[in-house]
Amino acid sequence: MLYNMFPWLVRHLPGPHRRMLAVTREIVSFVEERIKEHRVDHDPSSPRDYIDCFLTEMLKGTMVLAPLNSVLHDESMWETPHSFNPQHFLDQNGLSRKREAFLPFSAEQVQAELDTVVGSSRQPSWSDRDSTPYTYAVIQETQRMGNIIPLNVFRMTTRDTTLGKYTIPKGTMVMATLHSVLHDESMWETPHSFNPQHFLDQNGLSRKREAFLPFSAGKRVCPGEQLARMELYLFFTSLLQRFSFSAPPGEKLSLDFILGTTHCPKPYRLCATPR
Ligand code: HEM
Repeated sequence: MLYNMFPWLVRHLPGPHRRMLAVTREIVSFVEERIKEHRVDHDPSSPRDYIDCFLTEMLKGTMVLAPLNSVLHDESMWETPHSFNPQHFLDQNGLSRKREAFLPFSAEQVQAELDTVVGSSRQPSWSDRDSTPYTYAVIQETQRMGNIIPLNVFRMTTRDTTLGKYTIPKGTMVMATLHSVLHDESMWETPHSFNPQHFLDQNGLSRKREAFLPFSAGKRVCPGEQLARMELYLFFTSLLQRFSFSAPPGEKLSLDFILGTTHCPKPYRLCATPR
């Protein structure tokens, strides 16, 4: 908040935020470079990837969800590709790196399901989701335990309102914490431990849960929810279709996390063995 109010001042003060600004600049210039390369031989009639599609929309002047609802521009483009970056799964040596999804669940059961439904000759697709209930349950349970935005986004009431027995005056800052609902003891059978059964019924079919709100709810619910759900499914299934993951010899994997505005796993090493 201070930075938003006094960027010219805060930028010159010492402190950890300087490293954050430097790292952000590095990421921006990396993505900008990729965008520049794409512009050289961009052909709207045959998009190669996400950046190409984004460039096409930019040429059309399409409005998209961008910071401050601005017209689509380069800045909003670099923000999106860097947020779903395969590098998240690689360390500095290009080796696989464990992220939230690789938790204590039965990888063999996921792989058996994928082998039966998808096989090895084609890539998994979003339409396989209904036929892979265990896999989808693992992903949803990972999101529940991963709890990546525990405090949600801060909002402010625009008028006087009441919530249960509380009166909330206009202009109050409100945090609808997602951590509490994702670990609610009255809603989940084993709220504090990883359990894909939360998302399966007695017949092993998918089960919707009212308290599963990692994307929040209501008017300001995450507009990227559908895209994120698809990405999670496609990345996760494609990785497990092709690789088995295990701890490097002598290393013990843990669920230790770093808590900031996001809840994120501590870096660790993981072996990816082609299947
Ligand atoms: C697993 C991935 C994601 C999670 C868990 C997530 C979660 C959230 C949450 C909790 C909010 C706050 C909602 C509220 O204030 O009530 C939010 C807002 C938002 N998300 Fe996501 N999100 C994800 C991926 C994405 C993606 C892929 C995009 C875009 C491509 C996106 C775009 C946005 C935007 C633009 C907002 C602000 C909406 C507003 O202020 O009205 N999110 N997200």
